[in-house]
Parts: sequence; structure tokens; C-alpha cells
Amino acid sequence: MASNIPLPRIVQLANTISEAVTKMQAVLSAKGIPPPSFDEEHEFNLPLETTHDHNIVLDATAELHDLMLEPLNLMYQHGGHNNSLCLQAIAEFKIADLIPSGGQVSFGEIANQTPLTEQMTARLLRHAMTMRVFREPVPGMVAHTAASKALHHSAASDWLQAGTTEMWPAATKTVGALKEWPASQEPDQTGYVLSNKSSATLYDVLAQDAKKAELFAKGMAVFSARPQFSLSYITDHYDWASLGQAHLVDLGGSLGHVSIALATKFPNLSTIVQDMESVLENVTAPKQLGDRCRFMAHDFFAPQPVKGADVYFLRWILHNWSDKYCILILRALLPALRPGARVIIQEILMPEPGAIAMWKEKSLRSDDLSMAAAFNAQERTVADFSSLVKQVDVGFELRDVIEPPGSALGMLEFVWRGPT
Ligand SMILES: C[S@@+](CC[C@H](N)C(=O)[O-])C[C@H]1O[C@@H](n2cnc3c(N)ncnc32)[C@H](O)[C@@H]1O
Repeated sequence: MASNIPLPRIVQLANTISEAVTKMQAVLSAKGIPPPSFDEEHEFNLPLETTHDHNIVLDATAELHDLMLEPLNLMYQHGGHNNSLCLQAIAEFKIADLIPSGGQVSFGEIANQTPLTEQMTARLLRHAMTMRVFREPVPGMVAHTAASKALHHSAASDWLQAGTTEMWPAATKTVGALKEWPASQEPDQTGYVLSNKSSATLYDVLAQDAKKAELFAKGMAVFSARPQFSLSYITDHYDWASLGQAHLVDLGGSLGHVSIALATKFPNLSTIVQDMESVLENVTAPKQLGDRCRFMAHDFFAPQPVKGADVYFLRWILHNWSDKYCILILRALLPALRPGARVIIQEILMPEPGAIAMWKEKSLRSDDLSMAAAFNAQERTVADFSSLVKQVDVGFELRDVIEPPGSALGMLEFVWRGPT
């Protein structure tokens, strides 16, 4: 007779992991894709059809891992401030560049090329190795893993440096900022400002310090070059062709990558990329697009000068601002809007708690806190965006929410129905 006693949670989790890994491996074998590995030559590649099982494996392994830790150790392990310390040292001293591909180098040789002692080099790198960043194939020698190799002569190292030298100190001062300026919506009352010991916001610092601006720009470029940020999620998941001959304004469009992708794929679309003068200083549109991709210096807090466009597109803009400032940005569009105009917002769409895999939710909640530390800004749910837009004008209607599988960002299509 079968027992009705449920299996202990740890056994359930082990079974869940085993079943999901078996299904994933079947897909990988069928497609001839090597299974995940820490090997430095390994290229991480999990096809979209493994997403469901991948989520199950990551959540179940994390739960099993956490169940095996007593509570204080659980918090210590998750706290992980020493993870950031090691990563900062690795980025600052460009340690990944000191180890050749496929080779190995001693702690002493690494130390000779940094201000670190041999002993401190070993202490920092051996901690990093517990995160699978570098490995020690024989005692005293350091070789790459896939993670450390990703930093080797790569802009990923800039991304890590911006994260660990700018964002991490900001995080450590955020509670102080919350105490000093409760409920502030101001970008100059943040953990970042406290960590910098000046009143300059991150925007100010980037505008004044070309080296830091380059570090951030390169870091962001490598971060957003990953498949989940592919521009195909914009070009292929909205019916741009149905707009006919249309004009699109790309607010805060940076160097125009979104507009260039759209204008290249849709010959009926004309685009204007707006950004700060300093950003657009040396930028030129691809010749083959003619005047279908133009650049215009414009501060998005000032009234929108391009009147009557079909689409005003805001990608990754509003998450850098608190509600107060988002309302100002959106309100500045009103004088330019004609009835039927679309305002399309592409951002992370925050899930309800527990609605998605916990490892993904954790990553999004971490993005949200980074926005708090840097700008007093936030990531938002669909309801948050709807409420913001309605506060600007009740004439806005949310027509569509587009969340393509695999995309890190969702698109919200608002239509302005006219003056109310
Ligand atoms: C996070 S980036 C997003 C860039 C681009 N939309 C994308 O999706 O890759 C934010 C952009 O807003 C621009 N920006 C910041 N403040 C601005 C302002 N007051 N007026 C116009 N653009 C601004 C920045 O220069 C930057 O290019």
C-alpha cells in the first residue's frame, strides 16, 4: 500500500531537480549543445525551450542549498559583502587580464603586477574561487573559469568596475540616505551622493568626469549586448509596419541604436533620436538611412519640440527617475501630442511577488534597489506605469502590454485619446 506521508521537502527538491535536469539535458543532447560548464572555453547557451526547466532547477537548487544552512549562516552567505570586495579587487587591478587564455600564473606573479602582497592576492582570489571566478588547478597557481574568462581583456571588466566601485559603495550608504532624507524623490539625496561625499548626482558625475562616463557607457554596452536585451524584441514584437508612413521620437535615445534598428527594418518609419547635447556631440546616422534617422539635442524635461509624431518612444528612461520626475518627463510630451499618438515605454516590468521564478525575481528586485541607491528611482509594475501615466493625463489609455518570451524588458503601448 502506498504511503500518504509526503516526502520530506529536501527529497522533493532533489527529485524535482533530477527530473528538470534530465529534461534539459535531453534538449541539449538533441541540439548538440554542450551542457553548462565552468571550463574557460565554455559558451553559455541554453535554448529558450529549456526556460521552464532552467527556472525550476535554479529555484529548487537554491531552496535546497538554503535549507542546508542554519539561519545566521544563511544570512551571512546571502549578505556576501566580501563577494563584492573580491570582485572590486579583480576589476580594479584587471586581474583577469594577467592570466593568459588556457594558461596559469602564480599568486606571486599576479601580486607583482598589482599593489597587493602575494598573501593578499591569494586570500582575495581564493574567496573569488568560491564563486567560480578563477580556479586553482594546482596549489599556488591561478587559471581561468568561464566567469573570469568573461572579464579577460573585455568591457565586461568595465561593467564589473562600475558596479563594484560606484554602485556597491552607493548601496552601503543607502540606509544612511533613507534616514537623512526619508521618502525623498530627489536624485541628489541618495546613497550614491553620500558615498561620493559630494552633492553631485550620478548624472552630474558622468557629465563632468569623462573617464567615469566611458566606464559606465562601456559597462552598460556589454550588459545590454546580452540576448535578453536584443533590439529584435523591439523590431519584431510590435506591428511597426501597420503605422504606415510614421514618425517616431526616441527620447533619451543615446547613440540611436534603437532608432537605427527600426529605421533599417521599416522603410516607412522616420526617426528622431533625442538626447543631451554632450551625448550627441560626435554622433552621425548611417548614411543609407538618409533623413530617416536624425539626431536632436533635447532635454526631456523641456516641452517636446517635435509636434504631431505618431510614436514617442521611451526605452530605459523612466526607471532612472522617481515618480515626481517621471511625471515631469511625460507631461513635457503633452503639448506635442495629437489624438491617437502613441507613447511606448520599454522597461523592466516588475512582477507581483512570487509570480515568476525566484532567481529572476531576485535579480529584478536587485535592479530596483540599485535604482534607489543611484537615483531615488525605481523599477515599476504595469500598474505603477499606468498610474503614473494617468496622473499626467487621464486621456492616456493602456492599449497593449507586450512581454516577449526571453526579453528582459516589456513594452507598454499607451494611446493618447485627446484633451479631456
Ligand atoms: C539608461 S539610458 C537609455 C538609453 C537608450 N534609450 C537605451 O535604451 O539604450 C538613459 C538615457 O537618457 C539620457 N538622458 C538623461 N537625462 C536626459 C535628459 N534630461 N534629456 C535627454 N536625455 C537624457 C541619457 O543620456 C541616456 O542616453
